[in-house]
Amino acid sequence: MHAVELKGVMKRFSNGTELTTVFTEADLTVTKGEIVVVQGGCKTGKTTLLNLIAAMTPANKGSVLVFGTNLLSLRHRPDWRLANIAFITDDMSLNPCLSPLQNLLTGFQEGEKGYEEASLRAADVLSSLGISNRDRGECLEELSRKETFLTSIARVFMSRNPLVLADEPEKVLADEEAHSAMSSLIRFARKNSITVIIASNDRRLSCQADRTLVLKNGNVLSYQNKDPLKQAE
Ligand SMILES: Nc1ncnc2c1ncn2[C@@H]1O[C@H](COP(=O)(O)OP(=O)(O)OP(=O)(O)O)[C@@H](O)[C@H]1O
Repeated sequence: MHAVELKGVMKRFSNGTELTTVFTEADLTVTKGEIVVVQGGCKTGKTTLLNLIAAMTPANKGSVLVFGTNLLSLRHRPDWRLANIAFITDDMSLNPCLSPLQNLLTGFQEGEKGYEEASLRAADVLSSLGISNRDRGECLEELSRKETFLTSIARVFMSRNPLVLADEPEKVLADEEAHSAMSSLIRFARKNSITVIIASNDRRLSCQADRTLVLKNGNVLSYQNKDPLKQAE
């Protein structure tokens, strides 16, 4: 079973007078644990592709399967998303007065069931993403934008969802910071066999992915990267 499978997908939008065809007959297979970067010029359908995979918008023709489930057969989309998909966006919406650790533990009460496990998981995820022991306890206001961004990624990884979708989340950071933060994300996902699909035109990032998808003229072109692990070093 693949993580994602698109077969003959056509996607169109109509605004009443104009018809925009984003995909004509797109095919795509993403294997479990694969890291994929989606590139393409302006309005080529990067966001639409992620939305099709997240069952946020239906295909006009063809099928979209995620972990073997045909999205057309979904009964309750929010429940399915909650169990399967995590989104990384540039909206960090964290509490700046709390530390990275506290932000990750929001909703858990010390002493209550699940707190201990969540607390160990939070510390592990933050440390894997490169947030130091000391910084984990500092108020976010005192930390850099990159550390805040990494905390928002850590919060996403707390969910243990098997598929992570990211829509150009690094845009909020300066180039070098963005590159380093996204590299941490990729390393974490690789180590934990999480499937990640990132829309991003950062070429250095695509070198670290297993595969780059290029959206062009309504099609999805796929390019295997030769040595992504080496590029990530
Ligand atoms: N809900 C919608 N209703 C109408 N048209 C839409 C809708 N969503 C996307 N489109 C159109 O589909 C095309 C692809 O948009 P999309 O946002 O997927 O591309 P993108 O590559 O992510 O864009 P960007 O370059 O802004 O990152 C655009 O022409 C857009 O206007």
